[in-house]
Amino acid sequence: MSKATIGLTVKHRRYVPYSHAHYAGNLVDGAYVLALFGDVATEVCIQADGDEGLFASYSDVQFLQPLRAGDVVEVSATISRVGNRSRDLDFSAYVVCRGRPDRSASAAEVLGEPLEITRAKGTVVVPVG
Ligand SMILES: C/C=C/C(=O)SCCNC(=O)CCNC(=O)[C@H](O)C(C)(C)COP(=O)(O)OP(=O)(O)OC[C@H]1O[C@@H](n2cnc3c(N)ncnc32)[C@H](O)[C@@H]1OP(=O)(O)O
Repeated sequence: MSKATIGLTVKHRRYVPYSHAHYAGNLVDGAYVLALFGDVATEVCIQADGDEGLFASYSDVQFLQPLRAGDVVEVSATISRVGNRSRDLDFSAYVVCRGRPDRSASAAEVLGEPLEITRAKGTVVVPVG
C-alpha cells in the first residue's frame, strides 16, 4: 500500500570533503549535488512505497550558487505529484555551514541564512504496489 502523498519531504545533510574539490577555488562539480538528490529521492521512495525506486528523468536543474569543499549541505526532496507508478519531486540544496579560510585553515561558520545553491525537478518510478 503506497504512502505517497503530495508534500512528503525527506532531508539529508552532509559535510562535503575536500577530496571532492574539482575546480579552482575548491568548487565541487554539479554532478555531486545530483548524486545527493538521487540519494534523498531513494529515501522518499522507501518512505512512500517501500522500494528504492528508479530515477526516470530530470525536467529542470538550476545551479544557482557554487558548492565548495568544506561546506555542510542540506538537500531535500518533496513529492509534488503522485501518479500511478511515477512520483514527481521538487529538489533543493542549501549550504548551511561554510569554511572561513580567511581566518584559519580549519575555521568555519554556520551561515546566518542558508544559501540555496541548486534547485531541480525530477520524476521517480516505483514498482506496482
Ligand atoms: C531514486 C533514485 C534512483 C536512481 O538514481 S536509479 C539510477 C538512474 N536511473 C535508472 O537507471 C533508471 C533507468 N530507467 C528505467 O529503468 C526505466 O526507464 C524506468 C523504470 C524509469 C521506467 O520504465 P517503465 O517502468 O518501463 O516505464 P513505463 O511503464 O513506460 O511508465 C511507468 C511510469 O513512469 C513514467 N515514466 C516513464 N519514463 C519516464 C520518464 N523518462 N520521465 C518521466 N516519467 C516517466 C510513466 O509516465 C508512467 O507513469 P505513471 O505510472 O504515473 O502513469
